[in-house]
Amino acid sequence: MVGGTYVRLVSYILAIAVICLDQLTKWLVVQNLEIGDSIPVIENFFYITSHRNEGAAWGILQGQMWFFYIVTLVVIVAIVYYIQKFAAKAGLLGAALGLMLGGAIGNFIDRVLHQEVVDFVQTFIFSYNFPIFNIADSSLCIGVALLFIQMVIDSKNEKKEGQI
Ligand SMILES: CCC[C@@H]1OC(=O)[C@@H](C)C[C@H](C)CCCCC(=O)CCC[C@@H](CC)/C=C/C=C(\COC)CC[C@@H](O)[C@@H](O)C[C@H](O)CNC1=O
Repeated sequence: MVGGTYVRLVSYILAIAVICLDQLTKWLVVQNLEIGDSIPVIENFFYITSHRNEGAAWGILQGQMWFFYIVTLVVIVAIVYYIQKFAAKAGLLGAALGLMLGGAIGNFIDRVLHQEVVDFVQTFIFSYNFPIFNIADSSLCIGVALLFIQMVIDSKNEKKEGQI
């Protein structure tokens, strides 16, 4: 029981850290850059560009805030349920859920307060202009990736146990 509580705490602390970092970086961008301003960090690869998105990834569903509120609340409830129920299982799960929770709440705050999300990380991956994103998006994607890795590890372990 103690172990589970500790892992749960790590998930929530991680989520809070992501939310603080996400909101701080967005605040700094809004305070110091006009929309469209771009600061090259690594020429032709990484820029800090002030951008707003009223949609989801790749700007889909522009302005559909109610849809985003509902989906985000479902995502948040599902993540908290999984943290409460499964985070006792150590490994990557606690970190994955914490990162996803922080990312979801980070963008949710923007949508509720401003009906748009502040984006500023602009990268050109192999000269493809990847959509401009933010810390919350990165945290969500890293969380999804860690969740996937944990699932692959679990399935391999189950196969091994099955063979013994
Ligand atoms: C990361 C999910 C997007 C994030 O979802 C959220 O908030 C969640 C909690 C709530 C949404 C309403 C529902 C999920 C929609 C799923 C989705 O969209 C498919 C995603 C696939 C994913 C593969 C894993 C691609 C990733 C892309 C990007 C992230 O690159 C690092 C580009 C981000 C830029 O387009 C940027 O303008 C987006 C803006 O910041 C608003 N962000 C959101 O809507």
